Amino acid sequence: MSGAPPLCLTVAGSDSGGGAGIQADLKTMLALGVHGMSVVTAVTAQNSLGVRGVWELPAEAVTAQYRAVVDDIGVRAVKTGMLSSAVLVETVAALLATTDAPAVVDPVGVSKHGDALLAASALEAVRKELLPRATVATPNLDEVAQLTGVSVHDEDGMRRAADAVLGYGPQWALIKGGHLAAHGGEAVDLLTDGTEERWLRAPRYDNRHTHGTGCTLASAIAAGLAQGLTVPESVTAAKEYVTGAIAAGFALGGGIGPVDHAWRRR
Ligand SMILES: Nc1ncnc2c1ncn2[C@@H]1O[C@H](COP(=O)(O)OP(=O)(O)OP(=O)(O)O)[C@@H](O)[C@H]1O
Ligand SMILES: Cc1ncc(CO)c(N)n1
Repeated sequence: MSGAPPLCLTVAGSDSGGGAGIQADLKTMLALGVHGMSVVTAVTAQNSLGVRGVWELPAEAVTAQYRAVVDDIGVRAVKTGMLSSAVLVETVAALLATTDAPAVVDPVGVSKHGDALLAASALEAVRKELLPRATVATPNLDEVAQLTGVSVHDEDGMRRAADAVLGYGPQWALIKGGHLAAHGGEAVDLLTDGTEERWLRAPRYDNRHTHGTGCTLASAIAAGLAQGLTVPESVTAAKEYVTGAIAAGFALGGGIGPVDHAWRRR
């Protein structure tokens, strides 16, 4: 009998299409060698064409799942994704406060198709209650604009965005430049804790099948933290993993296909 792998928990929404959300998180965790566990916050009826419906779970169901996992099994790192409403943001922030494990907060706002995954009324709770609990916050440029009002067009803008996000209290901000208009053929992200600044640069793939990039990156960071890596080490390894997954993203259905979580095994 061998020992258990490092324990990693995702608190996020279900994507029936299997490319993003809880499904992306658990696949990423498996691929990276940690034991993935899940707290479902909402169920989405979703495919390559968009989100057809969202059913949020009651706060008690979220709390019960979280407590069931943490009180018995334990966790080494937590990732949060789609939280849907102010009530669930507040519930999850309060739960994180009871857990002594690093938290990767992906402040999911909208899907790749522009479908809302977070109520506008929840933004203030994300700023005031969730971001202060984050070891690493991983907003994309749209989420940065929504949360801080900073609109980013270049690398200098990414610096201003990171400062604004850090102002809400996470230890580290990872500003994802995936949405930055073609940037010398690179996909550039900025990681900073306000003292050190690390630019992560990878080739930009001209592949439309990018469903799940953000979820995959955040879960991969959490997997690294669960394995005892530092934040910069986890983010560097996660960037390499998501870049490979995007390069291997495949067509599925009639719209945007998923990244390939199993790319290293093919
Ligand atoms: N075409 C691409 N080629 C390579 N890397 C990319 C590409 N698009 C995004 N990335 C990288 O993927 C990671 C996720 O960034 P992105 O901005 O796409 O997240 P996101 O918008 O939160 O994703 P999602 O739409 O799944 O929520 C970042 O490291 C980003 O630089
Ligand atoms: C459930 C879920 N979480 C996150 C995303 C982010 O793209 C998505 N599309 N669906």
